[in-house]
Amino acid sequence: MSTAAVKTASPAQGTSPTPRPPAPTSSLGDRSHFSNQRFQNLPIASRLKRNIKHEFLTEVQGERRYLPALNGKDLLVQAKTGTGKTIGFLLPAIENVIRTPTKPKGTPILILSPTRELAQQISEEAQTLLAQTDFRVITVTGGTSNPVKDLQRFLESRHDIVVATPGRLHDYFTGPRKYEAYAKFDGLQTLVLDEVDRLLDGGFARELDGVINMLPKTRRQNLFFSATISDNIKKVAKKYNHGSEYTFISTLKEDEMNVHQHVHQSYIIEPFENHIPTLLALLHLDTIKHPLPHITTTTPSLSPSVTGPQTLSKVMVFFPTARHVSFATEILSSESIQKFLPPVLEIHSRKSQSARTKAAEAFKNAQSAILLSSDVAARGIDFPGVTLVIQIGLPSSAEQYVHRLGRTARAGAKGQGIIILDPQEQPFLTSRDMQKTTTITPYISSPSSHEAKTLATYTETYAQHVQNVLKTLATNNPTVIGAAYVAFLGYYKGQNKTLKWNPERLVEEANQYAKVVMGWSDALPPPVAPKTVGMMGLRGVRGLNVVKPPQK
Ligand SMILES: Nc1ncnc2c1ncn2[C@@H]1O[C@H](COP(=O)(O)OP(=O)(O)OP(=O)(O)O)[C@@H](O)[C@H]1O
Repeated sequence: MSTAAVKTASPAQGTSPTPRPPAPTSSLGDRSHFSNQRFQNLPIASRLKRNIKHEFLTEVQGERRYLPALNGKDLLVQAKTGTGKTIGFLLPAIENVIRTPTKPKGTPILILSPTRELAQQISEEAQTLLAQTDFRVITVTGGTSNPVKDLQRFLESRHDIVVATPGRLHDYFTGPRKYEAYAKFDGLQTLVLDEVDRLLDGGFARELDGVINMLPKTRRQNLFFSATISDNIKKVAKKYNHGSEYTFISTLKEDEMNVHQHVHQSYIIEPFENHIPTLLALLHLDTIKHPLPHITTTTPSLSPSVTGPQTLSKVMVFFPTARHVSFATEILSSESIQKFLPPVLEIHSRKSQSARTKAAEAFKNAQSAILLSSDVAARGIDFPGVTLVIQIGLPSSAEQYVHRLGRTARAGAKGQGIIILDPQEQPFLTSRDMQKTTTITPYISSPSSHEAKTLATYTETYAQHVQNVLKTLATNNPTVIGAAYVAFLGYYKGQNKTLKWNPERLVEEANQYAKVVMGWSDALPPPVAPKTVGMMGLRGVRGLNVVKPPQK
């Protein structure tokens, strides 16, 4: 069990750790982040307790985390992925409202989340906790079919908890009914920023400022949560905490790595062109590694079964961009490959919200499936039973690596992580941020090992299948290749810190990628519109095929 470090930005607010008896044991993978506190013994309303399906609080929910939140303190809280941070902020926020003698005017709890899916999930968790109470929860996000009706529903009924993405709430705060929207938060008691480092990392600055500046200036409690909190975020968080100090709480020990010890993590270094065949081999091997309980054979086989693989394998695969996901989906869902694998689903920002929701629901409920994803599902999303997380290509940061990996081994379950990188991307693994974060070992311990040979055999066989699919893809769907090519240019341009590619080199790499990875066979590389070239800062760079799109 870890002795949690409680650090405080304002010494007066600190709480000192006291030794505790050992955590309860279980047949699950790891119980080290559980406390000995039972929910039943918490000093909270019984109508809240009866809806909690868990027995023991996790460390981040545990007494020393919980009480400062209940006492109204402003907290910045760090705890590993999948350790129950959602209940960690929901429970004290709700209990504080219950304890308020006068019914609050307006909405007392506002929770902001970086993605729609996470907002939805937090709302569902809140609704579960509040079943059979008169508390009302609303989710405010983009991507819905009738925004006008959404706004009306938001303004014209009472809500105790609003769970929102900053973008859509900002729309409400700047739209024609903005004064009514501000008034909804008169009497706000608690502001939660979930995935606070993502919300504060710059991408959301305009919307976040626009929302937080319009909240009432009266005293409220701020609860900021994430698995990854850098020193910089600690500084920025102060700005959003009325410019004043907060208590920083971490369940990580001093110098403890930020990922779960029980997740086996490994890396594979292969040139870009081998990434998809290697991925397919790993997916296939995971189906064998996790047979259904009544299946006894574990002999690897490359002949498809009529019913699909009999397996509990459930894998999330992360790619650098949405366009990479679309390209990979084309390959994996082609008939000749899909028959060897569990059902393939995709989720990314280029999909409609209804398709995103459908894919997330299907994966959540699946016993076995493969979800190909961009970073939209990297943080916070709680899919049960994920056996393996595979990351292809450079993650945008060490933090993002941690969050993606955190989709497996949740709530003490077992899990595995593999990252596949091109040799040029390998410096990512030895970067300072990664070294501080995690210990990662080669997937193949020795080239002559049994596992190396098995992986090589599967990769080779899948490489043949991929070549065949690519032949038809370039003819039937060149736009998916063109879009992934442009996405490669855009994404890898931003990875200069690791790759040190100048613009010419970047274009050369992208052109090569189009050819050898995606089967682009024209003499010229895929076309790029002049506007896109300008936006990427690549005007005049040799090797691009700059083509004006046809006039509509
Ligand atoms: N006390 C508990 N005992 C057992 N399971 C729990 C407990 N609290 C939460 N869980 C379960 O653990 C899973 C992860 O919880 P949650 O999504 O809140 O984690 P998180 O710390 O917010 O993760 P992330 O960092 O990825 O956002 C959920 O399925 C949740 O129902």
